[in-house]
Amino acid sequence: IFHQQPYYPAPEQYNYTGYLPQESYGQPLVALPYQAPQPGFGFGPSPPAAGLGPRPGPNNFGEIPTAPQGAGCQPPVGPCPNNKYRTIDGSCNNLRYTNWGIPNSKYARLLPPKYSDGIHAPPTSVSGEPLPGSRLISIVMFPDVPIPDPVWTLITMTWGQIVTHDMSMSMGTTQAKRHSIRCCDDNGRLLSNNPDVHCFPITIPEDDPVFSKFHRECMNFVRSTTDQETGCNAGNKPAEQLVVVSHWMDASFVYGSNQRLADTLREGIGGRLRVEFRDGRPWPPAAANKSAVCDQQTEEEPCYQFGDRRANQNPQLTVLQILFLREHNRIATVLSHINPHWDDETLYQESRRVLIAEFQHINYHEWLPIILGTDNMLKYGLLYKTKGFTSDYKENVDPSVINAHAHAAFRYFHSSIQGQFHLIGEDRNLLSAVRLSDYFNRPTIIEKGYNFDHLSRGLTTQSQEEVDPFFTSEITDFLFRAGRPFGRDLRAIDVQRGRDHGLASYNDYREFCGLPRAHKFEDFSDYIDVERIEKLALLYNHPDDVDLSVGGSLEAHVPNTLAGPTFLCLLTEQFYRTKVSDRYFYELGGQVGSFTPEQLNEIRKSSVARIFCDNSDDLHTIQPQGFLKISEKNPLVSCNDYDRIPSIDLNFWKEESYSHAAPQYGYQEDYKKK
Ligand code: HEM
Repeated sequence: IFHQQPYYPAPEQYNYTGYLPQESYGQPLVALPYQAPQPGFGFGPSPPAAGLGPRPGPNNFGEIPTAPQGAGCQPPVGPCPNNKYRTIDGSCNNLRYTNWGIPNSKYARLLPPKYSDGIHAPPTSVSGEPLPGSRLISIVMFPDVPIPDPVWTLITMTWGQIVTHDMSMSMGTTQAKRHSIRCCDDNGRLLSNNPDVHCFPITIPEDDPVFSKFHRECMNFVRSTTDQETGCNAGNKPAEQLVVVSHWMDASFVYGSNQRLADTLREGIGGRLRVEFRDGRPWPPAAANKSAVCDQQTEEEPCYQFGDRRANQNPQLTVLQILFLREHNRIATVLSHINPHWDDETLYQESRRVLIAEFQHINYHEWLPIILGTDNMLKYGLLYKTKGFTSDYKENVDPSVINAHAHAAFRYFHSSIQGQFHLIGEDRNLLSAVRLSDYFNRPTIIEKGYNFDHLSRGLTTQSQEEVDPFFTSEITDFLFRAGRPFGRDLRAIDVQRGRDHGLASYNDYREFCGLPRAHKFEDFSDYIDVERIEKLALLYNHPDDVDLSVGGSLEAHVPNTLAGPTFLCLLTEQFYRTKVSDRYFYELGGQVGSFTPEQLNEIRKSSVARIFCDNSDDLHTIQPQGFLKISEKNPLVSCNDYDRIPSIDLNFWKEESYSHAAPQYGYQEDYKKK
C-alpha cells in the first residue's frame, strides 16, 4: 500500500547496508558469518534458506545526518552544559541534537508506516478488505501450550519487562487501567453511537472459546496519541506515535523521566530515594492516587510510587523495582561513609550514575547475550572484548526507540510470561504457587511475612516460559481481570497496536532485514513451519498482509538466540543504537561522565545475582548466574561468597580532597547493619 503513497520516502532510501562499527579501543571477539537456523531447531521444522542468511544488526539508519527526527516538534533545549551527570529527561545527552531521547518525542521508524489512507487510518488487506481480527489471530496462531524454559529463569522475563519500561511507553495508552475512552459498553457490545475517534476496538469472534460464554463481541482498544494531536503534524503527514518516558537506557523506571517526579522521589538527605520503613524493612512510598494505578481490594493494601507508573502491574516486576530502589539507597549509604563531605546532591547523582552503570552492564553483558546471542552482539559492535574503555560513541545515531521494536519485536517476549509464579523457600522448596491474574496491579502480596524473599527466590528458581508462539491464557484471556472471570487479551492487543501504529508488514521487514520477500505464503517456509503457514494462509488474503507481530513471532530462532532472524535484526538494531548514541554509556572513555579505569573495572563485577543478594531481606544463597537455572554448573552459593558473586568496591569512588564534613547518616541503622 505504501508504494502508492507519493509522500513516503522510496523504500530504497532505507537501504540496509549491514554497517559494522570497527573502531574501538577494544576489538570485537569474532565476526562469525550469520547462521541460518537449522532444520528442527527451535519450535518447528524449518529448512534453512539457501546460501547466507540475512544480516541482522546495526546499520547506518540510526545515523541521521540532517535535522533531528526523533524529537518531533519539540524545540531544541539548551544551552547544554557538558555535565558529568545525565539530566533526568535525557536532554543534553547529545550535545548537537540536544532534545534527542527526551520524553514526549516520536518513536523512530525503519520503514515508512502503512496506514490505509497514508495518514492515520489502520491498514487494510492489499485486497482492500479488512485484515483478520486480532483476537482471531491470537486464538489461532498463539494458543496456550505451557513449556517451561529448560535454561532460563523467570527473572529473565521480568528483566526484559524492566528494560522495556526504562526505554518506552506509548502516549495515550493506560496500560493496566481501564481507559476513560469507551469503544465498547460494559456488556461488551460495540458502541455504535459516536464512538471516540481514538476507538479501534478488537472484534471478538462469535465462537470465541472464552469470551463468547460471556456474550462479549468487543474488547476496548484505544489508539495511541500521535504528533497530529500534539500540534506537531498538521495532518498532512503520516501520524507518528510518541514515547512518554526518556528513550535512553538510564534507569528512568527508578528515577522518573521528568524533574518534578524525580524530585518527589528523593528523600533530600544522604542522596537517598524516599522509602517507608515497616518491620525494619524499606518499602517504596505510597502512590499519591492509589486507585489510579492499582486494583486494591481494600484501602490498606499497598500501592507504590516509583519512577515508572507501570511498576505495580505484576508482583515480579514490583519486586525488581524494589530491589533497584534499595540498591540506590545501598550505594548512597556506602558512598556517604566513604565521602562524608559529599552533600545530598552529589551522593544522589553519584549513586544514580553507579546504578545506571550496573544496569547497563548487566543488560549488555548478562541479559542481552541471552536474547541476541553473544556472537551476534560481538559481530555487530554491541559487545567488545576489552578490559579498557570503548570509543564507539556516535553523535549522529538517533537513540529513539524504534516503533517496530517496541510494538512488535520486543513484545514477542510476552511469550516468556509464566501463568503462575512460585514462592520458594531457602531450600528451594515450593511454598505456594499463585495465579498471575489474581495479582495484576496488586502488589499486596509482597510485604506479607517473608514473601519478598520467597518471591525473589521464585524469580531466580522458577523457569520462564519458553519463548515460542505459545502465550499463557493468563495474559490472552485473563489480563487485568480484576476479580472478574475474564479479562483482556495481550496478544490481540499486540497485533492491534502494531496496526494502530501502521507498522509495515512482516514481509516488508523480512526484506528490510535481508530475507527474501515472499510472493506466496509458501515462501515463508524458510523460517516458518508448514502447519503455521497453512493457518496464516487461511487467515490472511495475501502474504503482504501478515502483521509483523505475527510473522516475526512464528520464525524459528537463530541458534543461541531467543528470536528468529527478522526480530533479531530489529532487536539488534535497537540495542546497537541505544548503546552507541549514549554519550554517558558506562564503558565509554574520554567523556566528562566517564568512570576511571579502576571504577569501570568494579562496575564490570555487577551481576543480577549480586543485586538480589544485596537487596533482599534475608536471602542466603543464589546461583552466580541468576538468569540461568540452578544446575551443577551453576549451583547455589552463599551470598557471602564474593569470589563467585563479586561485589563492587565503592572505595574507588573515594574523593581525596576531604573537607571533614559530618557524614550524612540516617538510613535506619538497623537496616544498614543487616
Ligand atoms: C507479566 C508480564 C507482562 C505483562 C502483564 C505485560 C503487559 C503489557 C501491556 C498491558 C502492555 C501495553 C499494551 C498496549 O496497550 O499496547 C505492554 C507493552 C509492552 N510490553 Fe509487556 N508485559 C509483560 C512483560 C513484558 C516483557 C517480558 C517484555 C519484553 C521483554 C515486554 C515488552 C513490552 C513492550 C516492548 C511493550 C510496548 C512498550 C511501549 O509502549 O513502548 N513486556 N505489556
